[in-house]
Amino acid sequence: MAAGAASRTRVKICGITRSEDALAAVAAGADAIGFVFYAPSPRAVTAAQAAAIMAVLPPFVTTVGLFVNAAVAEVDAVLAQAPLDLLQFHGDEPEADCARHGRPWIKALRVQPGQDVAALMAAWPGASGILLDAWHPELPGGTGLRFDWGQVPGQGARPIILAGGLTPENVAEAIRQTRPYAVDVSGGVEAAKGIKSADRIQAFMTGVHAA
Ligand SMILES: O=C(O)c1ccccc1NCC(=O)[C@H](O)[C@H](O)COP(=O)(O)O
Repeated sequence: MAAGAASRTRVKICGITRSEDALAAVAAGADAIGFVFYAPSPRAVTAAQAAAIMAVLPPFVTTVGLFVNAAVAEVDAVLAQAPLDLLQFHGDEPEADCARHGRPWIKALRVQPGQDVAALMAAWPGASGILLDAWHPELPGGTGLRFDWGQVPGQGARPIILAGGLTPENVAEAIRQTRPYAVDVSGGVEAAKGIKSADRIQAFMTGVHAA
């Protein structure tokens, strides 16, 4: 476990497009919610849509914005409307660009079989955390696919966020096997793409607590 033995696994519910889904995630105990600013995604939102959802959140909920190879100016334009707490970069953005927005950021790595994940993580010293996700030839994220959890490095200083194909049914085993700092889920708690299920969010949190 990356954090102290007494610490719990934190949870991000990603791909939020509706206020009711954000509030359901918070009510279930999620620590963070994610907004996708990548137009080809069925979960994409505009900065205005994200800002409207952020406006109804209670305190102490981390808001995360996801980008895929967006220009620095594009990210800053989103932040001008929706002052997100944390940024998550899923593309090939250079570290220097990730660090230019005056807030913490996490780097998403898409893990392929046989890769040395610890070595990949070392290339991002400025990231406040590393999100490990499944690899897909076309999709940069939100694939619903999992990768080999055996590739997740053991205890270390860097907070690892486990993502990719997590569901209420497998999240307890995923946590037991990898002991991540946090888990991240999108498709596994949906009724349809971009539409979260409050019941599946609650079931996911139950699985997290059972780990
Ligand atoms: O969710 C998307 O549609 C998406 C599109 C493009 C880049 C990133 C995207 N999601 C990022 C996430 O952090 C997802 O939660 C993560 O990839 C896991 O998704 P899932 O396998 O559906 O739980």
